[in-house]
Amino acid sequence: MNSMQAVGVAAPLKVEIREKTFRSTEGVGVVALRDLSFEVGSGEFACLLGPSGCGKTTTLRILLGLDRAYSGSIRMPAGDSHRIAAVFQEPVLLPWRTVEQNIRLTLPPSLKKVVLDELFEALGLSGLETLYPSELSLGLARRVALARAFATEPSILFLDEPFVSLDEATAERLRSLLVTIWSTRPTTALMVTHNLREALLLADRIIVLSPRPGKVVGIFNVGLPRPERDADHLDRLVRAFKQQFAGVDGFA
Ligand SMILES: Nc1ncnc2c1ncn2[C@@H]1O[C@H](COP(=O)(O)OP(=O)(O)OP(=O)(O)O)[C@@H](O)[C@H]1O
Repeated sequence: MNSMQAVGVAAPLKVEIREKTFRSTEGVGVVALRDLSFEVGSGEFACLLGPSGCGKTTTLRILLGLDRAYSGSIRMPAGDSHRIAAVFQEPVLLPWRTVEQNIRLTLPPSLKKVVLDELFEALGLSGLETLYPSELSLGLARRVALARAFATEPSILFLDEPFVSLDEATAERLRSLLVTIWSTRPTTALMVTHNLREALLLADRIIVLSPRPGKVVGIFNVGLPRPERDADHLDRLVRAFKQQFAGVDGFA
């Protein structure tokens, strides 16, 4: 039994998953999540951090309504738009549409005529609007996927490791573009990652999960304005994080 409902503008995203079990064809059960419960405040950027296989993607799939076979309840923040946007590891662009067409296709009727110049500019996509996905590097395709998500002005944005498989310099550039774009268009955001420095750079709060079955083992409040999160401060935050989670499986 599960339920999903939208609530008022300032309400947080509220997740209470009692259990999510996968069953093999032979009927063997794998409990992916048990008693997973957390909130993401309105306008907050939170990261779900946990070891490989702890159920991060499963949680996002449940939140996106792609998996309804769980017990528990989810309350979505309604926001102004009631819209949910997602950015996945794979940018998932239509190959026969240009960059701009890929972005415009997902816009709701009220935004169909919106001028996207500022968004393109902020994400370094100006001049690339007429290119096709096959002409883009993976890093550029990821920028298009980010642009598409922000263009819809969502009330909540889910991101599933959007910077994996990029070289570190490109990933750094994209993280900083995400900070810039999110700062000008703040929206409630939940990002899945297993990269601690990435979480410390981007998030207001890090929700730390145990190994499978995933449940919350603690919350880390980053508590430092994003512009101050340079390499030295990040080193300090990493130490503080490791101190808080010393002894927790997967975070030694
Ligand atoms: N369709 C499925 N059938 C059976 N087991 C599954 C299925 N999908 C996921 N699992 C199992 O559920 C657990 C959680 O998987 P999930 O992909 O959510 O983890 P994750 O934290 O996102 O991992 P990673 O960081 O490696 O991407 C894993 O043990 C995985 O093997």
